Amino acid sequence: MTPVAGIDSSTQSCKVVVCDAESGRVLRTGSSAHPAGTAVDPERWWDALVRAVDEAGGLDDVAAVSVGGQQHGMICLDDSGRVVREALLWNDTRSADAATHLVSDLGGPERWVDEVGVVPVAAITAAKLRWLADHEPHHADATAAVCLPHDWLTWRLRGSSDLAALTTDRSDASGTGYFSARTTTYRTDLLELALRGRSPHLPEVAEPDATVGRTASGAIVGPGAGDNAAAALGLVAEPGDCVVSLGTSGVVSAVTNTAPRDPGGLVAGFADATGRQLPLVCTLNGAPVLAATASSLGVDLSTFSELALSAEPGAGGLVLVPYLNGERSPNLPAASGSLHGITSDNFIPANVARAAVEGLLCSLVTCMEYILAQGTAVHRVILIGGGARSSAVQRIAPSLFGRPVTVPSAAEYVALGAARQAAWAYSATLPDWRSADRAEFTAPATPEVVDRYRDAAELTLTRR
Ligand SMILES: Nc1ncnc2c1ncn2[C@@H]1O[C@H](COP(=O)(O)OP(=O)(O)O)[C@@H](O)[C@H]1O
Ligand SMILES: O=C(CO)[C@@H](O)[C@H](O)COP(=O)(O)O
Repeated sequence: MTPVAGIDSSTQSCKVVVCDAESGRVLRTGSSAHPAGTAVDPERWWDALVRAVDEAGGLDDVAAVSVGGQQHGMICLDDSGRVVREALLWNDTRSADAATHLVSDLGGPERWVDEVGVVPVAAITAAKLRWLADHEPHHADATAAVCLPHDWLTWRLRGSSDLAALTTDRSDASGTGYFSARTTTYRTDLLELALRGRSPHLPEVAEPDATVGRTASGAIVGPGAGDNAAAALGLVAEPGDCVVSLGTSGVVSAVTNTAPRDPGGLVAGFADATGRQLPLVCTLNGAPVLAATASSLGVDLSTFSELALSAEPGAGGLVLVPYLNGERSPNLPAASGSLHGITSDNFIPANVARAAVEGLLCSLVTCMEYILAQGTAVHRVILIGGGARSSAVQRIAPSLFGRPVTVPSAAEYVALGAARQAAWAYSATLPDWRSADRAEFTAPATPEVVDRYRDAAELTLTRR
């Protein structure tokens, strides 16, 4: 048996799995929390990685390791390899105006879709760089290289401090706004447009099964991937599968052979981690919507789930629009959430809990509809991420998606996908880690609940 490791450096924590390279059987795991906030010193991510790796029994015996990471985060390095400022995360919305200006500087959304398949919003790295150029020009001047969270952690795992040795992969590069998933090329002209003429060094884009270096103990280091592409790899997702992730973000994505084209900017034309495409719609409000509602009701997550399941579909008429942190899909960075349809009869904890679950899922149903509108076939919905552990989410989801929903056995699919990539780099063959260990949920469709949500979402306050 040959152990390989996968690391998921996500928004809230770092998770590590050590697996058997041949079967994918999980041998050991570890995790460690990340600091809260949308601007974080990457050293804290490294600290969490070290703690999580220790908890998972270390990497001394593994043959290979890869890192999956939260996408888009802007890490600026000076010419000696030091971090110039805290990283700005995907969910930091200070770059919202910068995104609007950047889109119009190239000639509008159509141009961005034609050039890179992505229309920058606050989340996209290029918009963060434009913000940096306009608000912290001294930091922009000091930036000799720009990379993403998984690039930086991969570089650190290899013990490197040489900017020329930075690597990334096609999936994460495609979330920057200066890389085309269609042509697999950087667009340094767009990087310069974002940074008002500055052109820092960019990581080399490694092949999906490449060895980009070695750890101190000699393990192969794979190229890594963006977290959503790593999850698709861990799930062995194929065309026809629609992956819905309830992490800090809500994400709907699908593996396809053709790139999407959405001038509306909601469906991002990202790449997967095997050479295909990964059209993706991402919200700013995922599983934390459930935790926030549970906390406002003064209950834990398990009681919250029971409460939600004790209410009727439609929550007695309550509709929760979950834009608690502003929203990215639709692009309303200054929006706030709302609770509609309150009467003196229906305003009870069970209905509020149900409305939160339904509102969160309906926002992702509308995201899936944008993917479907690209001509992408969806045969089954696969639910993953921390929020997929909620029994209320599992049981209510099929009625809103209007399809059976598969919930794979509780596993860290981003870390598993990274481990599968590591096994690929080690053995030169992508192992088939398909698992039958999953639960299927069905329920009668309730399209009227989704319709009512759509009406309520139209009434959102878009300014705080
Ligand atoms: N049983 C549950 N019910 C509802 N939410 C849950 C449950 N278990 C975990 N979560 C939520 O999942 C989130 C963490 O999920 P995770 O996929 O690890 O996020 P991320 O990848 O963004 O770090 C937290 O917001 C947590 O509250
Ligand atoms: O911004 C995106 C995708 O475009 C997010 O999916 C981030 O990649 C964060 O993921 P989680 O930590 O919520 O899983």
